[in-house]
Amino acid sequence: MSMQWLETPAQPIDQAMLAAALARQGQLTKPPGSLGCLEEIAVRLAAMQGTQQPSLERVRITVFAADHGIADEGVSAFPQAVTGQMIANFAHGGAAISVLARNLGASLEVVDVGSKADSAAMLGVIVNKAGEGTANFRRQPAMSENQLAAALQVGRDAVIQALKDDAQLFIGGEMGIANTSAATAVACALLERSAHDIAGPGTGLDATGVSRKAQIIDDALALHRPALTSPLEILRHVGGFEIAALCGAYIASAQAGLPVLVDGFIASSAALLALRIRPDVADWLFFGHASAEPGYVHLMQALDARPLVNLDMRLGEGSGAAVALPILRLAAALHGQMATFAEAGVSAKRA
Ligand SMILES: Cc1cc2ncn([C@H]3O[C@H](COP(=O)(O)O)[C@@H](O)[C@H]3O)c2cc1C
Ligand SMILES: O=C(O)c1cccnc1
Repeated sequence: MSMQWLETPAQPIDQAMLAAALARQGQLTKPPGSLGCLEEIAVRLAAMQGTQQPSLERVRITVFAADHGIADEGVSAFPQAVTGQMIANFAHGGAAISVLARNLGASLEVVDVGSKADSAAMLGVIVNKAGEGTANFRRQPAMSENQLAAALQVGRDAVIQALKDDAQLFIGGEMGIANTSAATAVACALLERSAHDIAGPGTGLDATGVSRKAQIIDDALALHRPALTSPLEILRHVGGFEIAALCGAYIASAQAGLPVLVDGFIASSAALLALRIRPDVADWLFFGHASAEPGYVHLMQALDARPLVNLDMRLGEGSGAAVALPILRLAAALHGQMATFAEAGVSAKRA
C-alpha cells in the first residue's frame, strides 16, 4: 500500500480573506481586541472557509479504536478487553463521546482500525483493520510498513467520508487501552526526552506505576533508537494503529482544506507527528482541551499551540475537542453576526 499521498501539500488558507476578516474584527462594535482569542479563532476560520460568515454546523467526530501489544507490560490501570467493550459502548451510544456528540448535533463514527474485538458483529462500527492489535514495542516494532500505510489510510478514508457528508470540521478521537504509552513513546522520540518527563497516569496508575511505565518506555526507545530515523519510522516502531489513523486524518484534512479540532494528549502526539511529516498541516489545526497528562505541555510547546479550555479532563475519545467545539462555534457566530460601528451608528473613536 502506498504512502505517496502524504506528499501532497496542504491547501493554502485564503490570505485575502484573512486580511479582510482581520479588518472586519476591527469594525465590529466592541473595543479592539476585547474578544481575545475568539477574534483570532474567527479570523482563522474565515480564512480556512474563505468567507466572512464562517460556520461549524456540520461536525464529524470519528473515534479510531485499536489494541496495543505494549498492554502486556502492565502499563495501563485497565485490562485490554476494555478496548472492545468500549467499542460496543460507542455503538450503543453510552460513552462520554456518544453523549457529547448527540448534544452538540455532531455526527459520530466509530472505526475499528485494529482491535482484538469482534467489532464486525457490532452494529454501526466501521471495521477497517490494519491488524489485530500492534506488537509489543518493548520487544519488536509495533507494526509492519504495510500496517502503517494501512492505518494512515484509514484516517484518510474517514476524512474523505466526512467531506462526502459535507462536514465543516473534523474531530478525531481514540480508544485503545495502553495508548498513552504509545503516545508517550512517540512524544519522547520526537522531542528527544526521557519518558520520565512525559509519562503520566493514563487511566489511573499510581506514582510507582507511572515510574515503572516510564522505564518500560525508555527501555523500548533504547531498543529501537537506531531505527527511529523519521517521524514515520517512529510511528511504525512505537506508535499505534489509532495514532497513525489520527495522523493520517489530520494530514488528509489539511490537504482537503477541512479545519480540525484536536483532542488531548494522544491526539496531540498524532498532531505533532503530522506536523513533522508535513509542517503545512499546522494552518488547519485548532487544539481543544488541555490534557491533564504531564506530557501535554511539552507537546503544546513543540506545536507552538495553545488549547482553548482546561477542565482537568483526561479521557480521550475526542471528548476534550467536543467540549471546546461551542467556543469555535460562538467565535464564528460573533464574527458573522455582530454589527459594525457603521451599521449600528456607534462611534468607533476613543474619547
Ligand atoms: C472505561 C474507559 C473508557 C475510556 N475512554 C477513553 N479512555 C482512554 O484511556 C485509554 C488510555 O489510557 P491507558 O494508556 O492508561 O490505558 C485510552 O483508551 C483512552 O482513550 C478510556 C479508558 C477506560 C478504562
Ligand atoms: O488526554 C488524553 O487524550 C488522555 C489522557 C489519559 C487517558 N486517555 C486519554
